[in-house]
Amino acid sequence: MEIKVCGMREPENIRSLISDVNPDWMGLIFYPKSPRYVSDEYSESLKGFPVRKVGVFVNESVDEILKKVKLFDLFAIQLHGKEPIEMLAELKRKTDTELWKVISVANEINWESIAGYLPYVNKFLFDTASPNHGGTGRKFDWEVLKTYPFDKGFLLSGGLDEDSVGEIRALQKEISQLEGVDLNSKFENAPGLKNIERIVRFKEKLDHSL
Ligand SMILES: O=C(O)c1ccccc1NCC(=O)[C@H](O)[C@H](O)COP(=O)(O)O
Repeated sequence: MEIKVCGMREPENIRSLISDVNPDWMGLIFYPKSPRYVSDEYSESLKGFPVRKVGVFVNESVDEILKKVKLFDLFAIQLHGKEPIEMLAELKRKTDTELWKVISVANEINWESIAGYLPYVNKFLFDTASPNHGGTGRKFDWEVLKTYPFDKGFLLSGGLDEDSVGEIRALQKEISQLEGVDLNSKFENAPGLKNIERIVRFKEKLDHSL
């Protein structure tokens, strides 16, 4: 199972994350209202790390997203707001960078309403709905994923912590499209500063639960 650690920005913290956890992806949040916001001033200090960077955007313009792709050398664009299908089509025409669409879950999911994203996205990511868009530290009811009708892989997100491992593995047994998990606020000492030991423990637990 793949691991994305989101909300990173401090170089020393990133160095420890890579050496101790070696995650599949690291998320940088480009939403100015987030307490984990990564401004352009971080761009120099975030260069050269051997990890795939995912840029998290909320209702941002295509031009601004493409600027960040270049400046931060992003591997994937995670669209975490109400981005319409046409915007993903435009991004797909303009960049080879992977596109991930976040589906914010409140209650039921209308699968038909998200099917239109399929030709454009590399992954979906399911997260807990909130007015702040993400980083809530709260889980949604994973039962709604059990009717997931597509082949496309997805990441599970929203309030995951060490205690979630058993349920994550159980869900993966039922839904093979669940490819990975996205970790954030439950692993923080402060917003934007991760507790690496806690992530190491999560990963060990995940590896031993196979
Ligand atoms: O984390 C934020 O501050 C944030 C704010 C606005 C949009 C997205 C944000 N985070 C993106 C992520 O992918 C988080 O990992 C995801 O929301 C889960 O966070 P958490 O519930 O804290 O585990």
